[in-house]
Formats: sequence, C-alpha cells, structure tokens
Amino acid sequence: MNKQQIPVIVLAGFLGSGKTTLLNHLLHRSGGSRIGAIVNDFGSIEIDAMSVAGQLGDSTVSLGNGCLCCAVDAGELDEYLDRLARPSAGIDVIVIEASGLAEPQELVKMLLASENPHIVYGGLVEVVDAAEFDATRGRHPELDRHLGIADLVVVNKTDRVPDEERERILGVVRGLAGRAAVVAASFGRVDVELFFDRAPVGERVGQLSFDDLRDFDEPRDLDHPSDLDAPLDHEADGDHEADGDHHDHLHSAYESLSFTSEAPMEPRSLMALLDSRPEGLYRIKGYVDFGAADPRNRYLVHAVGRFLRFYPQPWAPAEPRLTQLVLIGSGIDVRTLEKELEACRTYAPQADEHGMWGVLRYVQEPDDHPDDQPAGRPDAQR
Ligand SMILES: Nc1nc2c(ncn2[C@@H]2O[C@H](COP(=O)(O)OP(=O)(O)OP(=O)(O)O)[C@@H](O)[C@H]2O)c(=O)[nH]1
Repeated sequence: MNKQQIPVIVLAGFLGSGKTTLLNHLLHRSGGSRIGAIVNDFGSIEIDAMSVAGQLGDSTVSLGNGCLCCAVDAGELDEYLDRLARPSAGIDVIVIEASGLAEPQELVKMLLASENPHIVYGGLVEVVDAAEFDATRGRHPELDRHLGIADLVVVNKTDRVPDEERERILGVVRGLAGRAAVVAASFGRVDVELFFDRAPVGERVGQLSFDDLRDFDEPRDLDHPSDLDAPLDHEADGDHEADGDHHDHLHSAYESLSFTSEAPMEPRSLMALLDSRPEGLYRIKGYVDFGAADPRNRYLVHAVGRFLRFYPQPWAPAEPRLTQLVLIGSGIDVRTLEKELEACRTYAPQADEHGMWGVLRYVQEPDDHPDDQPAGRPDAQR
C-alpha cells in the first residue's frame, strides 16, 4: 500500500443508530490525527452535517438530499474525496457517514472504483442500535446482509438494554457479522485506536474486494447478468443512477419531509403531534425554535422509533431563529404531516406559562449525551 494514501472509512448503520454520535466521538478523541468527514444526509436539510462537532470548517463536506448510494452520483463523491485527500489539506483519515438508509455495499463499490491515487478504501463500520435491534431486523431482514460485509460492528446504545439482552444481541450480531470485530458501546464511545488501527491495513483479512461485494447483491443482479459485468464502469462514470433499478434498496420504502419555519413552534401543539406520531414515522431530527416559550435555547430533537429526546442548546448570537426538521418514515402521509406541522406554528408573542412542560419531559440529563453539547458550536452563549 502506498504510504501516502489516506484510508476512507464508511460509517453506516440504520436510521438513528448513532452514526453522528460516533463520528463526533472520533472527532473529539482524534488526538493528533486530522479527520476529514463526508456526511450524507437523507433529507434536504443537512441536520447531520450541522450536528458534526464544530462543523470542522474545510475538513467536513456535506452531501445532502438523498442516499449517497443512489441520488448523489459517484462523480460528486470523487470531487469531495479529491478536496479532502489533497496533501495540502493535511488529513490523515476520511470518514464517510452514510445516510441511515444507504446500501453500504454501493458506497464500498464506489470507493473501490475510485481512481483517486490519494485514497484507499479503509473498511466498513456498521453501527447497530441495540434497543431497536429486534424490531428493525423484523422490518428489514436485509439489514443482516449489511453486517455480513462489515469490518467492524459497533453495537451501540447498550445503556438502553439490560445486560443479558446486550449479551444476546452481541451473540446474534457476531453470528451475522462473520469475520468482523464486534464491539459494544454507548454513545459511540469506541476505542479510537481500534477504529483507526483497523482502517489503514490494506491487506487485512476480511476487507472486501469488489468481487466479494457482488456476492452480496440482491437476486436482481442474478436476473440481470449485465449488472454483474459492468458495475465498475458505470459507477466510475458517475452514472450511478443509470440503471434506475434501486427498488430493492432500503430507502425505496421510505419518504422524507424537510420542514423549515421562521415562525416559532407552539410547544403544546408540537408535543401533541409528536406524542401521537404514527408508527411508520421512525426518525425525526432537527432543531426547534419555541420562541417566547424559551427565547434562550434552540431545542435539538431526536426521535428514533418510540424514543424521543430534546436537547436544549443556547442560541448563538447571530444565529437565525428557525425550526428545521427532517422526518423520515415508511408509509407516512407527508402532505398531512406537513400541514400538521404548519398548524403548530405560532405568532403569539407571549409564552404560555406551562407550555414547555410537555417538552421538558423529554429533556435528557447533559451527562448522558457528552458528545452533543454545544462545544461543537464555539460561538454559542453558555
Ligand atoms: N441512550 C443512547 N442514546 C444514543 C446513543 N447513541 C446515540 N444516541 C442518541 O440517538 C439519537 C440518534 O443518534 P445519531 O447519532 O443522530 O444517529 P444517526 O445514526 O446519525 O442518525 P441518522 O443519520 O438519522 O440515521 C440521538 O438522540 C443520540 O443522542 C447511545 O449509545 N445511547
């Protein structure tokens, strides 16, 4: 392996499993290594990119609005890799955070097909949400396949399951993960050395070749032998969408709504909407402005399945007061949802004295969420 080559690690895992949290952990603990991050948001508002610590200036790039595996062409990815990998950027390792609905093997193929001489594929890390593991597997059995091609699996959110349950899940994951190392974590706190040590080893047993990845393709590839013959070419051309056949990708069953409002949200109405959210609405993330109900803070919100949390964060001095939400789900009625959100907007200048109680029920103790503090926003008021 060329010593100058920068390893590129793909960080994947289902919606809300903790990829951004893990990436932030790596960024906080990277020591002398400089990490370049490419963040792929599924929604058109780039919440994940905004949540990456300090947004990292020129060492973070964001590829929004669709899964990197399809909607963003390989040419665009190459352009960003070029930017991060040029020697003047001084980057030691690049991490691509895939969207929670991406097909990781497609990303790995893109990297293996890249002709950029400065990079080398550094492995696939899959993050698993221990608390949602059984339910997610039940809905998407194909996710087992993703574990089968991983180099490292992080079974995250182990704080949310009892010890015996954690051991059972680790056992199942080990069975599915084949040759990959499997580690348990909470809030993505993995041993960074382990993470980076794994990345640069080019000849490591277990790292997949292009041919290996073909074996993991769905049966459609067997029905279309030409797909097997030509993937390198069409991806290298940046014509990743050309076959138009992504119906079996995870994201084909999901829809997303990106909602922005300059008018603050009325806390009681928003909570009524969130508390009665439909089953299919699996993931919500973004920032809420509750206006006069709490003029000092914006509220980072995360919903993953039935889990819901708000994290108040002081507004930065010049920050525009906006609500920006991305909602992702399967079988959801996006238009109705949008209307319901619009109905939560308020123009009332006065705070309703107890209006925030419903929100505060879901505010987490700061200690439980170490890597998502406003430290990533140096200009925030403390
Ligand atoms: N209790 C608990 N919560 C966690 C843990 N890791 C992440 N979370 C929370 O889970 C939510 C989703 O975490 P993210 O890191 O945004 O997940 P993600 O995989 O990047 O999400 P998508 O990009 O939407 O797929 C946030 O509220 C996190 O604070 C953990 O280990 N334990």
